[in-house]
Amino acid sequence: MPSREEVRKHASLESCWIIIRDAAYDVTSIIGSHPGGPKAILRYAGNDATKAFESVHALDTLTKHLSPKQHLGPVGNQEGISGIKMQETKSKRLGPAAKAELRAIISIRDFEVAASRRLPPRAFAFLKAGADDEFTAQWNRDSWKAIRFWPRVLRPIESVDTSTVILNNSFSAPFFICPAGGAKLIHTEGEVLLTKAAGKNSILQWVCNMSACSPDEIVRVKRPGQHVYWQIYAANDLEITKKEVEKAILLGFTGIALTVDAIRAGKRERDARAIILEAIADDDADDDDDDDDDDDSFSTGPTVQRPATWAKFDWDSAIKWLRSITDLPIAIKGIQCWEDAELCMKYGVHPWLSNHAGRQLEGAPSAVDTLLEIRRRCPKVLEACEVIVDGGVTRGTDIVKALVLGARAVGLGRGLLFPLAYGEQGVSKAIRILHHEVETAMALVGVSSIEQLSSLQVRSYL
Ligand code: HEM
Ligand SMILES: Cc1cc2nc3c(=O)[nH]c(=O)nc-3n(C[C@H](O)[C@H](O)[C@H](O)COP(=O)(O)O)c2cc1C
Repeated sequence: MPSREEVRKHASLESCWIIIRDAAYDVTSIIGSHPGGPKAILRYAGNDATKAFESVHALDTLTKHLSPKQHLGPVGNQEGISGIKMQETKSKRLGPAAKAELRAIISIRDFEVAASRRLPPRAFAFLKAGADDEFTAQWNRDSWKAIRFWPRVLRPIESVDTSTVILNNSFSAPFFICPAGGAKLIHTEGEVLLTKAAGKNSILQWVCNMSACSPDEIVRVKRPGQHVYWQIYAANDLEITKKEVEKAILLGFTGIALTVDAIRAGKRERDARAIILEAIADDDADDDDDDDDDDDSFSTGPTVQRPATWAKFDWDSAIKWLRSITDLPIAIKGIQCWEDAELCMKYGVHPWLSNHAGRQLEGAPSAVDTLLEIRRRCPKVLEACEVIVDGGVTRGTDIVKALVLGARAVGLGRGLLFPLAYGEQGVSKAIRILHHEVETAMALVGVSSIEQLSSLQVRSYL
């Protein structure tokens, strides 16, 4: 991540960097061919050109005319993980331009659009990527639209209470922050900012063991009485994961999830393409003596890699192993059919209906699909367990629909990661937006508390 001081050193025809919206760009190669003339750019060499640039150009000019290599990343002082340039850490406060952008954001989808402009292209690609053609990722979003409410009217509703209990602990809302690695691609402070925003708004954060912030750092910033839960992948060396879980419990994490839908990474082409293109751009000295038969770029792994996962678990051994470590509530994350939800019930754990944001198996069912199947085939699960869902949630109405269908809690991955491009303030605003939308939806369907949602019906077009 270049500092402003470093950018200032590149102020000549030979090496010309400029800053636009708090990010630096190497524009040396376009000076000579710039349609507005070289002087227009050179006047701002080494400096902030935001105002002059934006008065003439659309923001996508930069993506269209500069290679990923020329996007130098947000101006700051630290290098990010995976070689990707990061958000500035020093300034806790947003600059005036970012503040204005944040003011203009009024929905979760707005945050995605803003993040696509604000983040380095490779970081955005990592977050956004789904498996293969990304139709499962898209289906996750679309399937919420295939559910319609049957609202009740003329019910006196003076205020709406969105608070609920998720795995024994109370929260202000039924939605939560999903476990997700890669928060440091968005902001150098990463997950701790999610913890702060979750604490401030009294919602649940489910932290992952792939998080770039340690559990100690998370616990350090959490508020008194704030509950955070811990998610694991079981590593090939189970002892290591066991120690991790024990440590998390000692630190005060009060719920556990085991993710089971990712024994290997899905084929995330958007992410792989960004990695490959960056490597090609960096590889100026390619002498082309590689044997094309050896080119296996199609199997490029994701930007954030994780160690190999223990793939030998079956239901008995997995639950026995977990129960040998803890009595805390356990969720099994990545349940994708009613039969496995029924097994969760049998084993006394909670089914977390998720297809990992459509990043694993293309063609996997959405949480809505699985929830509907559970209602048809094994509705007892909804009484015996707390059913958790996630995938494609961007609206308060999605959350309320999930609850009417019988879910207890609804997770958001990208929906609360993209706002991190605006730091803790961004995440807090996203949570407030969702809160407002949930409250509005509840009033409009005719309920004033979460418990009353179970008395409602919805119509499914799936
Ligand atoms: C340092 C800030 C910059 C200033 C002040 C500036 C100014 C200008 C001006 C005055 C024009 C002519 C507009 C017209 O004919 O109506 C222009 C055109 C253009 N500039 Fe820049 N420019 C800047 C940076 C850049 C950068 C960094 C790029 C590419 C990455 C770029 C790409 C273009 C292109 C493609 C056009 C043609 C018109 C268009 O497609 O927008 N400019 N610029
Ligand atoms: C960038 C990213 C990283 C993720 N990392 C993890 C992870 O480490 N562990 C996990 O169980 N799920 C992970 N997930 C999946 C989320 O927990 C969640 O299931 C999913 O994001 C929900 O879908 P949504 O992003 O459409 O809201 C990740 C998702 C994304 C987008």
